[in-house]
Amino acid sequence: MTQEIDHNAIVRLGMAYAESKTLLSAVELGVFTALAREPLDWQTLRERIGIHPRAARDFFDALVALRLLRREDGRYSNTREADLYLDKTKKSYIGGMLEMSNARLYGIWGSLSEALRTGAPQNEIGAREDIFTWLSKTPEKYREFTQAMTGLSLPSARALAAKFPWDRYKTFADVGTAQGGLPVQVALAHPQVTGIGLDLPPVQPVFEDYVREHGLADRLRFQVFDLFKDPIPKVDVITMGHILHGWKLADKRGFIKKAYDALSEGGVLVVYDAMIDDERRENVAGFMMSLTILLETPEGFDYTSADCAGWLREQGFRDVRAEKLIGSDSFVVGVK
Ligand SMILES: C[S@@+](CC[C@H](N)C(=O)[O-])C[C@H]1O[C@@H](n2cnc3c(N)ncnc32)[C@H](O)[C@@H]1O
Repeated sequence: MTQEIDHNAIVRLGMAYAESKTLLSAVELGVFTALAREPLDWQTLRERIGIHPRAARDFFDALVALRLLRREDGRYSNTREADLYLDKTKKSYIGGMLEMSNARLYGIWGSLSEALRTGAPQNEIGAREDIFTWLSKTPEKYREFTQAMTGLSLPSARALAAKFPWDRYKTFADVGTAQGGLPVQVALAHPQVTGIGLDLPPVQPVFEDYVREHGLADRLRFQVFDLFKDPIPKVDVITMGHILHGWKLADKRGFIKKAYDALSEGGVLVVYDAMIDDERRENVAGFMMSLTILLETPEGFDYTSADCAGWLREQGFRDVRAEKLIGSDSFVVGVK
């Protein structure tokens, strides 16, 4: 009987790291950026990105089989998606997250069993200090981290700029803004809005460079801010993207209370994250994010939209609603 049941899905999942690493190496080696300039035959592409001839054709054809490249008359080119999202020279590049996956997360995930046994993070920092304190010591690493966040969050930032009724509001503050991926998308789509990016001191130059590149320095500014010490400035809308999952429940509640205290009557809190579906059965990416947070932080965890809506109601928010954003992200909105 068991022979009639297809085993392929299990084997493919068990070997999924091989496909994943093929993509991560292609980003690292600049395959998509090289091909965005012009289609190339395998020898020229191999020389451009500096790889050995032995497996070059298999590597490029694997990318064809993975639907990331096309091959016509012996010349390789990017698929539409790869060209838009994986060419480093385009503003739509989301490879920052893949670069961080390649450089850090891929190795860290090798210690998942240990993290599950002990409950302790398995990154290069361990439980000694918070990842952001560690990143603060190396500005270049912090910059790479914030770029990875933009890669992760750009589709959600665009979706939130489109789905939330920004036309009713004038001011907003983005808590833990990183490079400013969300503020930039909101400001681009809604000319009446001005915003503040709130984050730790090392993020300021990274935010200001990114905002300047988008020509928005007159409407978006940075404010040095520590979630554990400082009040959130008075604004109409407060956003928190991929923030709550990084900390323990008491901190999550504390951050929501901080937002409530900062808002005036009618003000709005918007929380978005890779929220787990309420039935806890479907959103694989939400669970993978929560396991990443296990590996990266001492006490963080991901949560469902219903959990988040409950925390907002506990703090006094009304008209709380949850909505799908894009991909694995959802958002929860509450009004003071
Ligand atoms: C996971 S990233 C999310 C970035 C961005 N909101 C997004 O959705 O892509 C978390 C952000 O929180 C910031 N952060 C960490 N600890 C903080 C603290 N104590 N106070 C303020 N921001 C903090 C980090 O610098 C980082 O930019």
